[in-house]
Amino acid sequence: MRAFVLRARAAPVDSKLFLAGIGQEAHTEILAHVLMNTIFVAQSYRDDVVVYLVLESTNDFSRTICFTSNELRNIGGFHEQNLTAKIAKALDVSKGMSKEQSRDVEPGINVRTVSFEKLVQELAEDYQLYMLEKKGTPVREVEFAHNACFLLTDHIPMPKKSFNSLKRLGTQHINLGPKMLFASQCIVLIHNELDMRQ
Ligand SMILES: C[S@@+](CC[C@H](N)C(=O)[O-])C[C@H]1O[C@@H](n2cnc3c(N)ncnc32)[C@H](O)[C@@H]1O
Repeated sequence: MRAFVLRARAAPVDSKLFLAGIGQEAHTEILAHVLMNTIFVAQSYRDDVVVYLVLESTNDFSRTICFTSNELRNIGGFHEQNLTAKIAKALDVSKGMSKEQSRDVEPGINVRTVSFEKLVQELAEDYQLYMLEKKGTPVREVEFAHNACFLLTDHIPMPKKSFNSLKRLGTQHINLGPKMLFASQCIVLIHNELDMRQ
């Protein structure tokens, strides 16, 4: 299984603000691009991929929206408007949830009020964690675990204090080359690297 976590530090958990953030300072379109490149290939879904979008601009709790490729049914296309609408729907479903609750949105989509820190602690039980980072080990030198989970951020860097907790969870750092890429571009390269090794 491949898992991807996008820590979207600027993304609002209110669906109207989320949609209004497209092309604005919050750059919420990043979440649609990440969804598209984790889940879709031409004319199909990828098998065995899970993507977690963690939206952190909130007055109460982060929202973690999980898309599981094997369970998705008729998601309705890969264009940005459709994908942002799916995220907005999950945010609406999450209204009024208390801490660490979970609700199903539709087949293959679930929303939880769980923080990035708690999520990665859970994922570390089943996956080797890899953080995408310019100072990491070059990707072609990395031997990947069968269950690999890749951690990315939006345009706001990972806070320094997260580095220590990720280190305690055995997170490895991976570099994808000299250019600073979009999170969605990193995902394409990671998928390709793993596809080529299969
Ligand atoms: C647009 S970048 C984030 C930029 C952010 N201002 C920063 O300094 O980290 C989005 C994500 O892609 C990762 N990323 C971008 N280029 C990379 C590269 N060449 N190698 C590894 N990770 C990369 C970043 O670490 C981040 O998780």
